[in-house]
Amino acid sequence: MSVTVRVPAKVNVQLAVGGARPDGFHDLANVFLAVGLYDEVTVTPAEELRITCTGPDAAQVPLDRTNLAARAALELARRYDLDPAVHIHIAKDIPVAGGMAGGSADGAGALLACDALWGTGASRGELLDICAELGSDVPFSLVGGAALGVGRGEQLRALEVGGTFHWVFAMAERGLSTPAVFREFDRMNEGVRIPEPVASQELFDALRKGDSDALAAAVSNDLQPAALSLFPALADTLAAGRAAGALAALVSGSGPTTAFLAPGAESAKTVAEALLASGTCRSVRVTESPAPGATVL
Ligand SMILES: C[C@](O)(CO)[C@H](O)COP(=O)(O)OP(=O)(O)OC[C@H]1O[C@@H](n2ccc(N)nc2=O)[C@H](O)[C@@H]1O
Ligand SMILES: Nc1ncnc2c1ncn2[C@@H]1O[C@H](COP(=O)(O)OP(=O)(O)OP(=O)(O)O)[C@@H](O)[C@H]1O
Repeated sequence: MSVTVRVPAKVNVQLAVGGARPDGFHDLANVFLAVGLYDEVTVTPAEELRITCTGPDAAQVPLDRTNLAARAALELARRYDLDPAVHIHIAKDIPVAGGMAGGSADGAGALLACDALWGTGASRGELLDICAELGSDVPFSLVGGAALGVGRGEQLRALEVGGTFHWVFAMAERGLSTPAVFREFDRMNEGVRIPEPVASQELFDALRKGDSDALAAAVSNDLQPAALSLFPALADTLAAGRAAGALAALVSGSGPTTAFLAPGAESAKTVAEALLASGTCRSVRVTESPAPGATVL
């Protein structure tokens, strides 16, 4: 018997970053939006815990116990005194090290799949606690839709979304490490008093109304200058998308994937074609939001 779970990627439509905390993390006002790019995680009973991965970026995915999917299975098994002997297969469509929470998606997916396979009866609250232990983005991968994340991004409040948003994502030639981008943020802000991160009411209103123009006016990413400092060529990708008619162009989370909000499905295709033709990215994807969270298929 196997269980397969489908889990979405995310884009951060607001990422307000506070100063570094004593534990090394940063307080955030992090507005997550799940988008329709998915990984599928399948768990099957096996002799021992092992991981396989397929997909365009599979070679960059660790297949040992550092993989967030393995860590999720091990933590759930530990809590319920179960044998974590499962084969976890990840069919990976979310770009790796792209700022779209691909590893987090696999962590949430493996957790939900193992929970269903083993019938632990864990509450939603307990699953969310395990997700938060695995990483700041992992709880959102479980819930999907749209949510405000505070603390280090793991404390979620669901947000209403009143329409469909059309996105183009441009994948970069190489990845960026999330800790390195936060370190660069700290370096660039040395000596500066960083205000408390505050979520934007205009952004919430835009999401609730499903208003793309209003959303475009409200998006922001405090990590963008740090990502651009480490990867200056991303500025060319952002400019190419804007020139092709994107309403907004921003770095997705810690990058280096760039996100472009389009007024509709047709214009999204136009932006995608222009981005590819510009030669400023490796590949492009067109998709919509919001998308549901981790779902057993
Ligand atoms: C950039 C975002 O993707 C935006 O959603 C997240 O903030 C990062 O979430 P994530 O990849 O799940 O991050 P974690 O695995 O929790 O942390 C990785 C590293 O990112 C940095 N980090 C992460 C979250 C946070 N609020 N402050 C941080 O400074 C820390 O250096 C941490 O060691
Ligand atoms: N299941 C997994 N899939 C991909 N990477 C993983 C996984 N588990 C652990 N990793 C490690 O995590 C690193 C970051 O990969 P990931 O794809 O999660 O980045 P990301 O999308 O930038 O994350 P985020 O947006 O949450 O900051 C990889 O370089 C890899 O070493």
